[in-house]
Amino acid sequence: MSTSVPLIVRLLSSSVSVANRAGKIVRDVMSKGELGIIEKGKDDYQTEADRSAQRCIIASLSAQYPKLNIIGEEDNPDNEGDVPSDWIVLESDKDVLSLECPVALKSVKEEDIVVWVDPLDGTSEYTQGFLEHVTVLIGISVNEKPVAGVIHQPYYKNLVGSEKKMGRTIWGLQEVGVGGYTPAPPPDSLVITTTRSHSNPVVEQALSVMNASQILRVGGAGYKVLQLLEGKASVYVFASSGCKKWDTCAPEAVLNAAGGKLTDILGNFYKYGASVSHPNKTGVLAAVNDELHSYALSRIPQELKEALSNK
Ligand SMILES: Nc1ncnc2c1ncn2[C@@H]1O[C@H](COP(=O)(O)O)[C@@H](O)[C@H]1OP(=O)(O)O
Ligand SMILES: [Mg+2]
Ligand SMILES: [Mg+2]
Ligand SMILES: [Mg+2]
Repeated sequence: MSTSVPLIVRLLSSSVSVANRAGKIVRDVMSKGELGIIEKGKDDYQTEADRSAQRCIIASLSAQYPKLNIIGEEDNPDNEGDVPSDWIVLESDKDVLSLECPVALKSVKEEDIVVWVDPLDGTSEYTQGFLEHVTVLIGISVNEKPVAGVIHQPYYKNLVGSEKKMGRTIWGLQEVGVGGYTPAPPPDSLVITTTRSHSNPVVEQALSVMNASQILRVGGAGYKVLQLLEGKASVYVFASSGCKKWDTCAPEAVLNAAGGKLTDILGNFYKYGASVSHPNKTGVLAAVNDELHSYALSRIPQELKEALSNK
């Protein structure tokens, strides 16, 4: 690997490769059938796939970039110890490696970067068999802003020639763009995507004021942003706490690179520095463009915004 390639581009290309490996781990745990489910809290689960995929990602990135600050969802995976050697991925995606680095990111150093890792987004859906909703998320932030990210979908069915290939990896880089999927414009009418496993009365109130023609209820922050990118939904609304920085960093970076916008329900951006608190207390509001984002924001009643910000 050439070291003349700027760090951000190298790190993004490494993240694409390691996300592919983590996705294979996610599939392998499911095929074996021993999910090893642990209940971390109410409606909050962890499986062997979450633990193993995180170990693979963190071991692989820290082996190559030792000064990175990497924050993963699963603290203290209970099976610490040596990471199997075939989980350490040192390759990097050649296409991403050849991207032109934006001028503003050319001199970024490892110490300036915080990487947010959600080894398996959509754990509830994974345990319930909604496998298409599952993603692996690696978000790269600089100066508290998400600048690059990877959304890997392990159960996406690809046809390469006549051969079926599992999984796809979508990446985004600030000012450069996105890759790994076929972009599509938003639907003609307002289609909202939201949670299927973490709803409550406030979440429902925020949906009811949107005047949507259709509401899609799916798992995972990564999958919902994929629905925006692929023109299956116009806006992602989640008026509740529950998502954390690792849920939104990669999706926000990819969405930004595609011209979209992700904020909280009040319209404020989240920050992704190393010392921020992890919960996204004031929810998620995302859209493929500014116009749809402004529309959705304008529909949220003031009392709902206040109720969320005072929690
Ligand atoms: N109440 C909650 N408890 C734990 N995780 C949550 C909660 N709400 C949201 N999340 C995380 O945010 C993601 C998006 O939320 P939702 O699927 O409900 O729209 C979930 O897949 C889950 O990520 P993860 O599966 O990585 O723990
Ligand atoms: Mg979780
Ligand atoms: Mg998640
Ligand atoms: Mg997770």
